[in-house]
Amino acid sequence: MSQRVYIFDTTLRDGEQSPGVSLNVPEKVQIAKQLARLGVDIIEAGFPISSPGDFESVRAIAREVKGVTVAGLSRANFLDIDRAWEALRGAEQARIHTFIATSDIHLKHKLCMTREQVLEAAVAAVKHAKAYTSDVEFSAEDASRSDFDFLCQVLAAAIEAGATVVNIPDTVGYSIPLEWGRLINDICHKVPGIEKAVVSVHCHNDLGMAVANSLAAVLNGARQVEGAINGIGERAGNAAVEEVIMALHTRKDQFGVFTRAHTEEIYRTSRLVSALTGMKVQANKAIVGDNAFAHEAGIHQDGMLKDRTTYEIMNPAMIGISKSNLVLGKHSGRHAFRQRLESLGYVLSKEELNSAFNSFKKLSDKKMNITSEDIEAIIEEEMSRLPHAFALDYLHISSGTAVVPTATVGLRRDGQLSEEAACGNGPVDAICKAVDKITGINCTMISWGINAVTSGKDALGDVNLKVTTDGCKVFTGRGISTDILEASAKAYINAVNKLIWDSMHTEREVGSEK
Ligand SMILES: CC(=O)SCCNC(=O)CCNC(=O)[C@H](O)C(C)(C)COP(=O)(O)OP(=O)(O)OC[C@H]1O[C@@H](n2cnc3c(N)ncnc32)[C@H](O)[C@@H]1OP(=O)(O)O
Ligand SMILES: CC(C)C(=O)C(=O)O
Repeated sequence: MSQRVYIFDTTLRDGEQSPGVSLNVPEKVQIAKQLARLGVDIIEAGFPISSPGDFESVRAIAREVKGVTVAGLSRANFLDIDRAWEALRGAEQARIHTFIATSDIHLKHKLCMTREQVLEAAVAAVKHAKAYTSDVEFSAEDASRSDFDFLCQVLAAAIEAGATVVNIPDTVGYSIPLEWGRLINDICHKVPGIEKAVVSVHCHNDLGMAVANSLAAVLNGARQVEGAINGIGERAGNAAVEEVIMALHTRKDQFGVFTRAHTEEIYRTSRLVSALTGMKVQANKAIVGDNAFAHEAGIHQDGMLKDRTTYEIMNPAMIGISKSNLVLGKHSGRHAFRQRLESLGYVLSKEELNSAFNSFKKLSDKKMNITSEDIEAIIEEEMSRLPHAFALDYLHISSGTAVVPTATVGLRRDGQLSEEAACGNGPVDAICKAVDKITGINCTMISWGINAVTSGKDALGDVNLKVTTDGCKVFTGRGISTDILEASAKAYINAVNKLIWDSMHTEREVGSEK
């Protein structure tokens, strides 16, 4: 038996049957092109007789999308099949997919047909389709609730009539994996002529088992799996194509089969389908959900930082997701917190880390998502508590059109007040020079900018600046005040405190290496 599993994507047909979803022709073509990039084998582009729009979509995809089989659905009647072929004829490889239900429930209540009539219609439909293309798929709708012997009889007759793929749908998502696997196994062994056709499954998700059933089918001989991206489709949807692909790929030790899918295109495809259908992907959805590669628990984050494989069975890059995401929140621990600090340029001692971590935990009880800005605010608060930090006590400025700008500054450090005065090119320059005299550190200001935090006459000025002493290490400072000179002084002192703090830590690190 071949080890290749064909992926039949029905996002544009069964997927579009999701209540509330309607895709236009360009949108369908866009998705089909992306599905081709993903490397699915068959794109079911639509149900051509169902509407002029669906007909046009199938026709456009058949003409424009290459390197993939394009399928169109038809009921088991000639009109549907003729219309399907009309839409499909421009395709590089075209498949007519014809179906009729085989369960007594459907025969009695929906089709109002006898078993003999269904058998006859199935054979006639396959033969009619076969006159157009060698690639004909026959589906026995509601197979899971059909009488087994009758199901086998119809499948055998369809193969005899020329069907190259026989699809076994669990139309209403009724089956469970063990039972479904057995059914597929029985079909593979008992249907006369089955070796001439590819056995396919099409599972719905009413009991949340569409993917599990599809995989059980593969273990039992199915070599085509039908599904939709993000698992969209009728009611609770279809088997999620991305989950099937990744399960077969990740557990090839168990399945021993392969697909030709380019897994790195999965995420992009999922996003596109979600955006164009308007169907959001739930955060905890396997493979493509926002949380599929996100970790918030401290123990997990610690494991991830030590080795990704502790808590990830797939590499996100394999799915087209750039990297795993360590989310800082109330369940996070010190390892992840320290890593975020380091990525922001802060190296803390054990005591400082503990103190900052406590502040972080308090904040995370109140705030769901802790951003890098929150972390910086925590660290700045920590630094302001440092014994050697400078704090502005007072500021006096003399400035105008006819005077040399002069600043007198008072800074407190460990409770001690130091005062200095200096002249400068402007009032901000004078403030910086006065501060430098007190700290004994000569900084060069690289940039200075101001934003209004609020509007009106009493707007708060938010000054952001950058300083350096050696041209290599740059320290940012921020100060807020209604007086922009006071905001500038606070920002400058903030940057200088960071510089001092950094040099203390560098010394300590060098010391600890000795
Ligand atoms: C399990 C699945 O997902 S199957 C695909 C389901 N998808 C869709 O139905 C979406 C597109 N459908 C449509 O646009 C419309 O239903 C159409 C255009 C196909 C048909 O519309 P209408 O002609 O108005 O018929 P309507 O949908 O109301 O009823 C379906 C008819 O098809 C018959 N029918 C259903 N399945 C089949 C079949 N596989 N083969 C032959 N006839 C069938 C029904 O018995 C019914 O026949 P009746 O009119 O003699 O009672
Ligand atoms: C047409 C068939 C394959 C179908 O969609 C189903 O049975 O769910």
